[in-house]
Amino acid sequence: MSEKIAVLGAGSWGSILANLLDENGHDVSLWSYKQDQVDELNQHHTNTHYIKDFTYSETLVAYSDLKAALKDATTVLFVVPTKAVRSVASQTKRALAELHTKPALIHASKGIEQDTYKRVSEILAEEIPAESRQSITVLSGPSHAEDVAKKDITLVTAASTDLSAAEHVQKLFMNRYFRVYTNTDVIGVEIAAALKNIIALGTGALHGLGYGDNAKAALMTRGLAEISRLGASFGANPLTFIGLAGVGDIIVTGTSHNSRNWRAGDELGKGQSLEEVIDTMGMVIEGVATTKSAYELAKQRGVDMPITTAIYQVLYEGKDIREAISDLMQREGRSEF
Ligand SMILES: NC(=O)c1ccc[n+]([C@@H]2O[C@H](COP(=O)([O-])OP(=O)(O)OC[C@H]3O[C@@H](n4cnc5c(N)ncnc54)[C@H](O)[C@@H]3O)[C@@H](O)[C@H]2O)c1
Ligand SMILES: O=P(O)(O)OC[C@H](O)CO
Repeated sequence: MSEKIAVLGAGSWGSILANLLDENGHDVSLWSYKQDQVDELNQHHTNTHYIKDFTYSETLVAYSDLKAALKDATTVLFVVPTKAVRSVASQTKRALAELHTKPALIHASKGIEQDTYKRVSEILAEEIPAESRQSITVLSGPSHAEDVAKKDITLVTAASTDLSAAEHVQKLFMNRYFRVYTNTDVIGVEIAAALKNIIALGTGALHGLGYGDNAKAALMTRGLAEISRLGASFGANPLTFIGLAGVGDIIVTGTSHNSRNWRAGDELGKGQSLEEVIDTMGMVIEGVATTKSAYELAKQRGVDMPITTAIYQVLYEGKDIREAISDLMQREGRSEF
């Protein structure tokens, strides 16, 4: 059944998901806080800074006025960088109160908030209380916008503690190239989604330094092991980490030139400073902030996360990458499980 859906955030992922929902027959409004981007989308049906050589559906309408974008929406999809979720959610709550609507919420952001260590669904639940909304679902998995733009086969997971909400999201998004599974483990899916970005920074750095496939496979595997340990400390389902949001997303982000996290790591490995890498990317590199959150969270919870710690030391304490790798390799031998 066709729905009115507001998509908040018109970067690579928000704009491509909005286009997919439009193609699936929904009435979609796409919000961006940048007027020039809204004008480009409405006049030329392009979003050149984020996705090159792609023409968006003519029926997809962009707005810079949040309340206008949210009008009559029965579902709201948040796709802004994690650091912007709280402020966009708080503006959304005010607009929904004026509109007297109570939509279902979905988010597709992958990060852990700095200082609070909140997952994105927790931020949404705090800023938009239950009386102002329906359920919250997270959409996650191995999914670069560039591949979805090409209608390349993509499989993701929709996770909500309310299975019927996840099934609803599954129906909204599924089509011949985009397949959605359901999951009720919101904690596991959000932790896996956020922390795989740290590992992608690492595999990118290995690539930039000239290391081979063995090293990258090792980092992804042991990275997933420590992500699973952190997830387990919050009661996540261990199976989630061998699913799409876990191993699936580590593979795609940890090996792909499309990944901003991987590319950032590659540039770091080649000797650029973190500031230079952030300045030239021009898009969000979620792994940078999430490395700090995950490092502090692991310390707080007493979870052993040596790879996250090493990447934190490189990004935030100026440790040389080769020295960080050498220190990881010289840790005392231990049992794999
Ligand atoms: N790009 C992908 O392929 C992809 C896939 C899956 C998940 N994600 C996740 O989706 C989220 C968004 O990523 P993206 O790739 O679309 O990012 P992006 O950098 O391409 O764009 C982010 C968008 O958010 C907007 N924005 C930034 N700060 C804002 C603020 N304070 N208030 C309002 N809007 C703001 C920007 O203008 C931009 O339009 C991230 O958490 C990312 O991890 C991205
Ligand atoms: O480009 P990245 O590194 O933000 O990764 C995008 C998606 O999370 C891949 O699943």
